Amino acid sequence: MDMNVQSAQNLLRDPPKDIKEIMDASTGQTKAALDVARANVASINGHTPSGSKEIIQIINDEKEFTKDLAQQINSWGLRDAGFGYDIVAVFGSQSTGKSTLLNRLFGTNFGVMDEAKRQQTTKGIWMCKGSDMNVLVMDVEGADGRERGEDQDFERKAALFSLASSEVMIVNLWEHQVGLYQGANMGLLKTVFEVNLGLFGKRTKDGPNQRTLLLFVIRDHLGTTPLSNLQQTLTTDLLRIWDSLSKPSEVADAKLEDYFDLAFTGLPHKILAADAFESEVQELRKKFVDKTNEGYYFKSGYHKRIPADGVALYMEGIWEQVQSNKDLDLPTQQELLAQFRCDEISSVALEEFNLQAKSRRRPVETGNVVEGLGKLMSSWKTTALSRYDRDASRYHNGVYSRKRAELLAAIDSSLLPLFVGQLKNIHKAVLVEFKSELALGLQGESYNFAEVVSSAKAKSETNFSEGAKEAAAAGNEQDGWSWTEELELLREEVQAVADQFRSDETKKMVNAIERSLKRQIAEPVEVLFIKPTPDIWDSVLITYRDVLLTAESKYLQKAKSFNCTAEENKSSLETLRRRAWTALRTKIGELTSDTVVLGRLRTQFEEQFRYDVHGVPRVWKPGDDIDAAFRKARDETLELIPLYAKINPKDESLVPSFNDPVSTPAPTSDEDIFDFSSSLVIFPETKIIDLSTRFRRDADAYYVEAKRSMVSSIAQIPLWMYGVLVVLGWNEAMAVLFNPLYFTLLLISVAGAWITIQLGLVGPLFQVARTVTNEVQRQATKKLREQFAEPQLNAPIPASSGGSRNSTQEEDWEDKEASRYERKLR
Ligand SMILES: Nc1nc2c(ncn2[C@@H]2O[C@H](COP(=O)(O)OP(=O)(O)OP(=O)(O)O)[C@@H](O)[C@H]2O)c(=O)[nH]1
Repeated sequence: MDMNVQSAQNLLRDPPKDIKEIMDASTGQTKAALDVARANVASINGHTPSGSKEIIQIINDEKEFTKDLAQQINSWGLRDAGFGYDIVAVFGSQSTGKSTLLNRLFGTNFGVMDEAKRQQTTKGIWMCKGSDMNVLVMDVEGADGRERGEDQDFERKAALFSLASSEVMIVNLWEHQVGLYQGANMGLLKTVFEVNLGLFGKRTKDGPNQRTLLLFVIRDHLGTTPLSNLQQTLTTDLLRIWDSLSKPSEVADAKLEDYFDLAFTGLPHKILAADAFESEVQELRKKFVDKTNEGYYFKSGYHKRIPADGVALYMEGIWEQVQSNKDLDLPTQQELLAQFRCDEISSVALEEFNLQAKSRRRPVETGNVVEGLGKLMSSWKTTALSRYDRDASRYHNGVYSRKRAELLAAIDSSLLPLFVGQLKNIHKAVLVEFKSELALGLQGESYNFAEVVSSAKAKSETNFSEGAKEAAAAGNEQDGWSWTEELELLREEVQAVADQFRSDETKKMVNAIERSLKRQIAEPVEVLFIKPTPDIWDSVLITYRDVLLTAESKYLQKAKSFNCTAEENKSSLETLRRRAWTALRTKIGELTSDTVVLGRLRTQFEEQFRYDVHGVPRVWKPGDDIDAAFRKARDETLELIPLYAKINPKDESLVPSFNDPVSTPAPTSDEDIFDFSSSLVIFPETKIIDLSTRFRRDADAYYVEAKRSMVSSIAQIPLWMYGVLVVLGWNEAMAVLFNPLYFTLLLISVAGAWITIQLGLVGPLFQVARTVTNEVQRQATKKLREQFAEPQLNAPIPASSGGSRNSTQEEDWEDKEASRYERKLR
């Protein structure tokens, strides 16, 4: 760090009250060096000085605009000042005490010329913030500068730049310069007026913002010439200059006062009348700081209406235009600035908004309902817009509004997918909730389907509407933030789910009714089949009809709460009838299976053949007409087979009829194929024959058995045979009794018998004896059979050419068989 910088740092730490005193105390370095040193300190330290007395060279010797102005304004604390700031510039010949005046008036820190060297101090344009006031003060390089010589280009540009950007332009001149054309910079003023008119003269008429106050400060005013005279001279000079301007045709009759207000003040000699100078300066200062002062200079009409945060950009734009000698169109500059700044502000607001929205985007995309999303979206939106409004509303109104609309559209287009996603998620969640609500409500027995459905429906609609309303709060319906379509879609889906539930419930109900119907049918039909009567089918069908009627009325009663349509009822009833019929037919099938039918035929036959009319078992005696009884019982039993063979009631109206199903979905299994007419047939013709044949065989066996029982009763020994035996065996009995050996044997036998009885061995002995006897008998019978057996006995129903015998043939054959059998037995 060089000495200059070090020294400047020291000065910064303890800012001087009077620059002149510092100059005296310093080692003779110029204030320009001090200013440069301040700037260097800032750049060396890598930050912009933050003190309000920091100065910045906004345009340097090379006519370049600084890049640090925005940052400097920021560090002056003016970034958010909006329009609450003012700009003043000083314009005048070199070394006329401009910097001195500014420092006194605004407490700034501009460098002041070294008296000893009388060198130009201010190069380019410098800016400093007024102490304790929101005033940006510009110290402009002096006109007629010795250093620049004949090059008046910079002076003109600097003057035009100052005029375009400041509200008050102080024209600083010595009293003795008044009336001099060059000395008072009148030539330069003329050029500036001319350019000013050409550039933004037309716009000035449209709006008041381009008016500027020209404050003529007459320095070293001795007082010998009254200020009014000097003012008169200057005004006359200005008007003369104005009249001599070559004005554009459209502003040919424009007057000086249309664009500029003029003010005049004089200041005593700073050295010769130091006290008077100080007090006058203080008076003048009041007009810059005291808004209540009558002559307050910073009237709102002079404000360029550039928000403080855009000043740097605006000035840079103006300087660029001035530099490149392009048309300086201030309104356009303002618009361009507004566009740039509004874009910047908008993108900052949007970036912050996107950051907030991002946190909730993922959950919505993954199908979750984000609680209070509408409120969140509204708050993000409001925050972004109010941030934009706060910073951008001070700019050009048209641009501000346009950019605001763009920002709003961007925000809405970013929020809309979230809203739509949220709607879909609510829809999904509500549908799931509706399903579980239905499932829960339909548990148990005592529910009313219609009530459960309507309450679940109402709940789902309310939930959806509440959620959707909340989510839609952040947007407008006309911008696509509508949820009515989604609600309609939800209603349709809810209805479809309800229909599905109703269909399932109806099926369940039909199944339950069917189960109970099966139970109700089974028992009465079984009873009817135990004692079959010729009108069995009438009774069965009446039972079927009654049970079905009960089931139907039960269904209809329940179906009321299901809100089933007439079509659905018709279809369900038809299903119920068919199932009832199928159940009945299955039961009949069970009761008419081969084994059951044959058993029933046997029972029927037995009851008739083996029992008399009183139900007492018959003992066949030789005189009984077995044949007639057999024929009667057999024929009556055989009549049952055709009765069983077909469901054929006497009253034909009992036969049910079935309509075509209402809806005819393709049958899913064999069960679904319903053929009523074939279900009426129980036994086909072949089955009838088969059953008859099998029954006859059984009946024949009974017949043979009956015959046999009569033969065995005939084969018993008559009583008189026992008398014959006594007579014929008397001698043998006596011989035994009187023969000691035989008698002893007899006694032994009797004793043995007695012991056997005593030991309880009679039963087992008899058992053994019986078994032996049976075996002997069996063997004997077998031998006899082998001896006398005829092949026809094993085939009691020989096949005839006609396939069956008639009853007369049968009877003859049976008679012959019976007598032959008897003969053989005898
Ligand atoms: N006679 C007189 N001298 C003054 C007055 N004010 C300041 N000075 C002196 O004039 C000299 C120039 O002062 P500056 O304030 O640097 O003048 P300037 O116009 O800013 O100079 P440049 O920036 O170089 O154009 C200094 O030596 C001051 O002391 C004044 O009212 N009367």
